[in-house]
Amino acid sequence: MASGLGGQVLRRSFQRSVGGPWNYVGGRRCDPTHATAPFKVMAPATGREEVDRAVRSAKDALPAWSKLSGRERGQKLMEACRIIRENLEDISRLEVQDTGKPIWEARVDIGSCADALEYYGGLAPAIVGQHIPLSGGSFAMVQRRPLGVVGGIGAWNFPMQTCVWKVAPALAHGNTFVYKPSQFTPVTAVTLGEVLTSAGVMDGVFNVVQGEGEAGEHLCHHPDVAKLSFTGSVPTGSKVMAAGAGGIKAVTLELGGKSPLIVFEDAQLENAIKATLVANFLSQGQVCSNGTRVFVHRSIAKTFTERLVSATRALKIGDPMAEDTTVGATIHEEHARKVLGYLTSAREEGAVGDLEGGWYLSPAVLTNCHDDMKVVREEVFGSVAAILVFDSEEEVVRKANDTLFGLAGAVFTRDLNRAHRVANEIEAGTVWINNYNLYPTEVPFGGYKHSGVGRENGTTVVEAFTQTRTLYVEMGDVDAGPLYVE
Ligand SMILES: NC(=O)C1=CN([C@@H]2O[C@H](COP(=O)(O)OP(=O)(O)OC[C@H]3O[C@@H](n4cnc5c(N)ncnc54)[C@H](O)[C@@H]3O)[C@@H](O)[C@H]2O)C=CC1
Repeated sequence: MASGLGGQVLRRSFQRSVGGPWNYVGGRRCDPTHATAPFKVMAPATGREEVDRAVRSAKDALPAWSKLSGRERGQKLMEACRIIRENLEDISRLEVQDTGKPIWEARVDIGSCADALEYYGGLAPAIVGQHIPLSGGSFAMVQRRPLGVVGGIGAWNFPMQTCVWKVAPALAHGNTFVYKPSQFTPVTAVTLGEVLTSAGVMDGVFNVVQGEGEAGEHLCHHPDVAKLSFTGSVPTGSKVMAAGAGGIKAVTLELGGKSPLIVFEDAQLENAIKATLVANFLSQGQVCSNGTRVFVHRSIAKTFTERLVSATRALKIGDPMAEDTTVGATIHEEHARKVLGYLTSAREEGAVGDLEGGWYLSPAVLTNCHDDMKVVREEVFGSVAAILVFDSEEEVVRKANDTLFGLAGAVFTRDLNRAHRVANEIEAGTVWINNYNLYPTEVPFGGYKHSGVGRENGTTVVEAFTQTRTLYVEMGDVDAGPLYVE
């Protein structure tokens, strides 16, 4: 019987619309019920009514979805993975239109969405409970149950990846979902809806509501939403957490960073240079885990900087759809101005370096930096690498940790002992040794300190999207002690 479900899944074909509408509720694209003023990009602003409709849809779908076996849910997620791989080029192009990132990067991002669906599809049947033997033959069964309707809110830099990293594990564990993408990147979450529907995921299990902060706020405060999973800035994350506290909801936060990348004098220099490019200039520098504080040992600082600047000059900035473009466009004008503002303040504070060109900002390498500069302390979220020179291991560890953030970090050295010693001292959720910005689905990702609460990816997420229910089974008689006298 169950294998018939797989056949049904495979007979469906992937239906993707080009263009709106941009909400996705009950298994189809739909217009808002209450159109208000259009917001900045392209989708209609939606508010309380849209959130209510989507949450209702997710709530209605919950009993049937959560009653499927893990294997049945997993089959559908695997099918969604197959559809994404088959349509990788088309979906990647949508992501480029939405974000301005170069096509080669979008292909990597969308490939990682398929990986996450495959991983959690495979994991779903393995999520099982416990049997605990107790005194006198009694026993307890600990079931792992879904939380209910999950509310997800995303940022604009990795629109589909951010969404899938939340949705794949949530659905695998029997939850249903309402997702609000960033207002700047409304497109590919809806495409994911179409992928999931084509893969046989029941109508209403995954819904998308467009809108700005107000829509996100309604979602966070909705009484039928059991869990909030947020990716974005620290100030908004704090509001989401407060909303979760008000409604006694579980909360996962993936927030910003100002991560250290440490290059010791014995590092393999070419790898350190390549990693510094990856750690600073992917997605126009708009990556939460970027290693924007590049600490370089004084003895190699001059050579390292010359080679980094030369590699940076070789980057090709331009049309994100062009195959030979390595750096695309900043997300929007206001953000480009913000990044330029950091450059101005850095120069005023003594840094040397530049960046130019409208929304197409050329990556910048700043030298002569010190720890108190605004550009060194705050998250720029643009292609700006600050080189900081250090002399000793003790000094660099202290400076690396001198930040409220704790998302990531890296150590470049050939000395195995030093690599582990320093990595163990870095206060961050991920520390790479001799590489940067790798996020395999199997590995937990998330931040220390102000960079977040909880983790995404890996098996740790099982805890984040389930709750336990204990069934105690009494095999003997009730012992009421002195309360009951025969
Ligand atoms: N740790 C991680 O995994 C990642 C973190 N980020 C962080 O995201 C930030 C950039 O993204 P932005 O979109 O500018 O962040 P943001 O915080 O301005 O917005 C994020 C999302 O929250 C929504 N929102 C705004 N106000 C809200 C409210 N009161 N209640 C609920 N939702 C609300 C927005 O509409 C958007 O969808 C950076 O700080 C970056 O480091 C980005 C990607 C990954």
